[in-house]
This record gives sequence, structure tokens and C-alpha cells, in this order.
Amino acid sequence: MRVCVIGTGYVGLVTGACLAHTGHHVICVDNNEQKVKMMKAGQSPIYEPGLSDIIQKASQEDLLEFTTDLAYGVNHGDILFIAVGTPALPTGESDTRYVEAVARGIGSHLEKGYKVIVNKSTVPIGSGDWVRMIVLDGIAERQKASGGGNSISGDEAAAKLGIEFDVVSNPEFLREGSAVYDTFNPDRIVLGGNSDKALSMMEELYQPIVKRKFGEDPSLPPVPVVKTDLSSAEMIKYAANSFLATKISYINEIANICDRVGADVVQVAKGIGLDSRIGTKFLQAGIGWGGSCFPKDVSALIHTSDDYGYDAHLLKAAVDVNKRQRTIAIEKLQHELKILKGKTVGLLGLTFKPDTDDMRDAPALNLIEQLNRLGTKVKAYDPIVSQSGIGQGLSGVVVETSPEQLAYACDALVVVTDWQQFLTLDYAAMAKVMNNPVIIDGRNFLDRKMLQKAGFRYVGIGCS
Ligand SMILES: NC(=O)C1=CN([C@@H]2O[C@H](COP(=O)(O)OP(=O)(O)OC[C@H]3O[C@@H](n4cnc5c(N)ncnc54)[C@H](O)[C@@H]3O)[C@@H](O)[C@H]2O)C=CC1
Ligand SMILES: O=C(O)[C@H]1O[C@H](OP(=O)(O)OP(=O)(O)OC[C@H]2O[C@@H](n3ccc(=O)[nH]c3=O)[C@H](O)[C@@H]2O)[C@H](O)[C@@H](O)[C@@H]1O
Repeated sequence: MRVCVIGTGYVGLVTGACLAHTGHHVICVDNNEQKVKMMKAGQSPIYEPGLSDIIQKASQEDLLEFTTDLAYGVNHGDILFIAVGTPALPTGESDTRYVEAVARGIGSHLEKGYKVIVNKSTVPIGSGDWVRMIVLDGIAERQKASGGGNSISGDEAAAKLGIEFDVVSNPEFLREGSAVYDTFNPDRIVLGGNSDKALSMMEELYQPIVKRKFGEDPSLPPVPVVKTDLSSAEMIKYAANSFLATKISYINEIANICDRVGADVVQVAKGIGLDSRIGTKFLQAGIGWGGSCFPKDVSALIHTSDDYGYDAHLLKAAVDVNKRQRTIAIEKLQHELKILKGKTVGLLGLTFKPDTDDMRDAPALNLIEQLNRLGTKVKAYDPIVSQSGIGQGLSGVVVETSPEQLAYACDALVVVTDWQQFLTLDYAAMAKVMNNPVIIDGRNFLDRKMLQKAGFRYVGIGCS
């Protein structure tokens, strides 16, 4: 099928490249010329395992193109994905201005015929109808500009030009760091809309993925497709992210109680997770959840609830627990070192999670800010950030190029990101060059005994 994806960030680029890999002809549009230049040269502007290979292969097969020309993309696609960012405004609500600009742009370029416009971005409940209205405004504005009469409505203009379209909500559930894997091995595909024609085109688009042709295990049953109305599909996205964030806040709350009563949250998580009603995933206690989505999506849902006069107590509590959790490493450092002023702390990891270069709302940024405020010198080592130029944009932290350099003259280390590489560092050598070999494992993922053998005092979260 012919597809256009507008916005080539973590979601748009992965979606576009993976759909091209499954045999569709995809044009990806972005208004960032630098990014488009890189992608045309076969490079991925983001770090995402497996993505560069897919981009290169699909481009060579002429199934994937990149452009800044929205009209070209809109005219090509029978299905047009909107995959631009929806960051949080200071009020917590979702900033939909980029979606609006794209929807208006689509309207101004639609030609005679039928298109499906897909909200892939995470958008507030009700956005399906809103996008339809903005697209119609775009069509009407173009008609007015070309002398079609100042009072013409979007519906009238669309009818006059023979333009037909439907809006579908198709929320995305991929995780950064495993985005390509998640796209080919989804737990479900959610399609919201009220047009059978649009929904069946979407089902056809996803057939190779539904049938697991590119998945890890093609013998598994087909991927479930949840077909529902627009608002429910939009709500499914917010409800899923809010549930996962709340689950982590829950285990962090339990971890804090474990610390006080002398229990071990890692054992507790294992013990409760084996109950299939609870499940083992997303029960890793630590220094809190971050990233570009959980914080903004939980805030957006709270904001929507407020708009409807409903006080979302549980979601607010999940956010509060997370805020407090971002200070846990500081409390533990104060307990170990007493005075933090004049001390040097080394952070192992900067990105909000492993296998990504994304630092949006990363817990590391909070830590750096808090430590700087307390007069502590902060150094950091991160497998991606230390090797790329990203670290240059950071203030209040010296980004070192090796774990050994990081450890040198440090009074404590804090594990901020659970990068696999951190499991096998030469901790004995690192302990020797530190002022004080203490390690706060903010992700509870290093081996306590190994660290102790290497000469460290090991402190976990909820298992100290
Ligand atoms: N990052 C993630 O893991 C996930 C993100 N989402 C949602 O997907 C959406 C996109 O998120 P990301 O990919 O992280 O965003 P991003 O910020 O990485 O990428 C957005 C892209 O859109 C481009 N863009 C902005 N305005 C444009 C315009 N008018 N025309 C063309 N391109 C334009 C930007 O240049 C950028 O390349 C958000 O709503 C997010 O909540 C959903 C699931 C996972
Ligand atoms: O909407 C989105 O953008 C995406 O948000 C999350 O994906 P992502 O933010 O990439 O990363 P996660 O693996 O979910 O981790 C989020 C944060 O929670 C933390 N986390 C995760 C799991 C856990 O057990 N404990 C924990 O503290 C991670 O360290 C990280 O800071 C969801 O998992 C995806 O399904 C969703 O599509």
C-alpha cells in the first residue's frame, strides 16, 4: 500500500521504516531539513537498535523515501500517518500545536479521492474529531485562497473538490530501545474509528505484522487487533501508559517501606510477580520513571480528568511518588557521605533508559540539578552520551569517556541507567581509584556480592 508518515522521530521513523520493510511504499516527511538529509544518506538520526539496517535496506529497494515536501507525501499516501511530538505544556496538558500544523497542512494539499488520516501521535481524547475539523479548515482555506468564496465551509469545499477522508486513531505502544522489535512483535494493534472502509484499509496495512511474518516467532497466533471507537482508542493509550507508570510507582512505594522494615524489594517483586494476575514486568524499583512519554501522558490524563471535573487521585499519587523517588538517591548519598558539599559523585548512565540516546525527562537530569544545588561536583559516563556529541549540551556535569575515568577521585557512584554494559565493568579497578568506594544502585540491577568482592559498599533501592 502507499503510505505517508509525517514526523520522523522515534515513532514516525520506526513506523515508516518497518512498514516499508514489510513491503509497503512509504514516504516519510519531516520539516527538519538536517534530519531528512541524514535519512536520505541512509543514516538514522536517532539511536535505535536495528533501525539503520532497515532504513538502508528499504531505501535500496525503493520502498522508503524521505522528504521535507508535505504535498509530495500527502499525494503519495493512501494512508497518512501523523506522528509528530505532543510534549507537555507547563500546565500538564498536551501541546497539540504540531499535530494541528500537520492536519492543516494535509488539508491544504489533499486532492480528489479518498485518504485515511491516522493519529499515531499520542493525542488527547477527542482529537480524532478535532483533527477532522482542522483538515476541513485546511481544505476550506485553500478554496478561499483560490477564489472559492469566503463563506465556504470545509465540508462544502471538500465536496466541491471530490475530497473524501476518514480519521483513525492508531496509538503506538513501542518502547524506545526496542522500538523495531516492538513494531514487529506487538502485543496488540489498536484501531479506533467509525468508518469500516478506513478500518479495513488499516487492517490490510498491518496484515504482515498481524501474521507475524517479520516477528520473532511466526508460529505464534496472529496479533490481536482491537477495533473500537475513536475516543476509546485514544483512551487506551493514556490508560496503558498511566497503568504502567502507576505500577512502577507502586513498587517504588513498596521499596521505600522495604528499606524501613528491612525487607528486600527485589525478592518481594519476584514473589508478587509470580501471581499471574500481577505479572513480573514493570516491577523494577529504582529512582523513578522518566522519558518523553510516561511523565507527559500521566499529566495529560490528569489534566483531561480535571477538565471534566474529576479529581484523578490515584494518578496524582503515582506522580507524587515518582517525584519523591527522584530524591531517593540523594537521601542515600547523604546517609553514606553525610555532607555532599565539596564531594564528587559519578553517575553511571544518563539516558532515561538503556539502548536509547533519549534524555527527555531523564532522572539523571534531576539528580545533576539536585547535586549541583547541594554543592556536589557531578561526573557521568554513559555508553551512548559519552560517545556522541549529546553530552556537550549538558550543564552541571562533566561527561567522562570511560568508566575508569568516571570512578577516578569519586566519593560515590550512582547507577542511574541499567545499561547491560554496566554488568561487566572492571569494578575492582574502579574501586581502587575512588576516594570512597560506595555505589548506590538506582536500578537494583548489579550483583551485590560481585560489587562487595570488588571492594564496594553496595546500596540498593528497597534492599539496602
Ligand atoms: N517516543 C516514544 O517511544 C513514543 C512516542 N509516542 C508518541 O508519538 C508521538 C511522537 O513522539 P516521538 O517520535 O518521540 O517524537 P519526536 O520528537 O522524536 O519526533 C517528532 C518529529 O516530528 C517532526 N515534526 C514536527 N513538526 C512537524 C511538521 N509540521 N511537519 C513535519 N514534521 C514535523 C520533528 O522534526 C520530529 O522529527 C508523540 O505523540 C508521542 O507521545 C507513542 C509511543 C512511543
Ligand atoms: O508512549 C510511549 O512513549 C511509550 O512509553 C513507554 O516506553 P518508554 O518510555 O520507551 O520506556 P519504558 O521501558 O516503559 O520505561 C519508562 C521509564 O520507566 C522506568 N522503569 C521501567 C520499568 C520498571 O520496572 N521500572 C522502571 O523504573 C524506566 O527506567 C524508564 O525511566 C511504554 O513502555 C511504551 O509502551 C509506550 O509506547
